[in-house]
Amino acid sequence: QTGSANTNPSDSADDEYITSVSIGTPAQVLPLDFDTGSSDLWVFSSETPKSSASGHVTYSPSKSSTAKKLSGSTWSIEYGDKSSSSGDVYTDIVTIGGFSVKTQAVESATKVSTQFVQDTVISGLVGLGFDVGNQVSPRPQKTWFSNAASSLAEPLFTADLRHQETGSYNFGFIDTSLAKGTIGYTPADGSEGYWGFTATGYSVGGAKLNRNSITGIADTGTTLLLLPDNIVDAYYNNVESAEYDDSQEGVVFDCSEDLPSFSFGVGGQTITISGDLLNLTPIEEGSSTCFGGLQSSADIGINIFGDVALKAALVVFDLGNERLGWAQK
Ligand SMILES: CSC[C@H](NC(=O)[C@H](Cc1ccccc1)OC(=O)N1CCC(N)CC1)C(=O)N[C@@H](CC1CCCCC1)[C@@H](O)COc1ccncc1
Repeated sequence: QTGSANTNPSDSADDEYITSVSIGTPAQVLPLDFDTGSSDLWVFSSETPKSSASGHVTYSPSKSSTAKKLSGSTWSIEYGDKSSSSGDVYTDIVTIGGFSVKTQAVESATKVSTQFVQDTVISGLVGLGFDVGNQVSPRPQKTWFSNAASSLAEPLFTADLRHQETGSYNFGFIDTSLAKGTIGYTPADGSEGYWGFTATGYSVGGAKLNRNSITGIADTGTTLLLLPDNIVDAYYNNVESAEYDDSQEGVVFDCSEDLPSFSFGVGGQTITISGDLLNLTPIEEGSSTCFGGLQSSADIGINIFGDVALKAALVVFDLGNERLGWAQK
């Protein structure tokens, strides 16, 4: 068995990717953000304060004949951008891309932080990280993918995120036609709940890859490519107008700049992110100053290969073999 779901950028900056998910009987369809950087499936619901839920699609367990309260269970989560949410837990049927998990923990939000209230394009997250990262207590719950894995043709999923285009999350199979290059595999470390891996080097423009281990995570829920300062500096030294903008908390430059590409080595392959994928978006509507897709990971403490990097590749999240596959797109 397999599943295949389309995913779309939330806005002109490809800030988030939105995928439709069916929950309950009859199906309640919610737009959710698939996040390989966390391990909880949580939704805006009938239990979310009305003022917070306004503008969001919500899940009502009381309207689902297959919903069951997981009594005594609660959850609370904080993300890298300091956004947070918490609540209680139901189980229900969750269908993604035509594949159904009968008894999936659906975490219902009774509290959401301001960022979520304002981010009306999504009604919650589907965590696709490792189960060890789940935040339900007293008994942690499995992710949708973990529950699905044993019934899928292969215990893996792929992410094909695209710039201003519809992409896909495929479950249980690899559509190699989505990639130009060969898929290179490298071990995945799930001990922290993330899809951790080590890139073997990087280069700016068409230069030859150097040998410089970069350990980080493959994270569909993070917009940017966040790497150490020395690499960020090496890149922006090639961009005449680049400067650090305190208010934007990042490197900005003239939108008219012709940005160099950025490449990294992984699994014996070289993934090259084109310059235009690194020129994210004007800092404000109509501004001629643009915000960089590559920024520093210094104050996060972890390197994150987020959507800016993932857009250049077909990425295979292979749970069965505890490995990550990367192919140039
Ligand atoms: C340093 S992880 C920062 C990252 N959040 C981002 O990437 C947000 C995403 C966003 C949110 C709302 C609108 C637009 C974009 O976007 C930005 O922060 N930016 C994009 C726009 C840009 N102008 C400023 C920077 C993050 O917490 N991800 C988590 C999932 C995320 C949570 C918020 C909702 C969307 C999904 C997750 O995978 C990683 O969790 C952790 C990473 C490291 N330790 C702990 C947790």
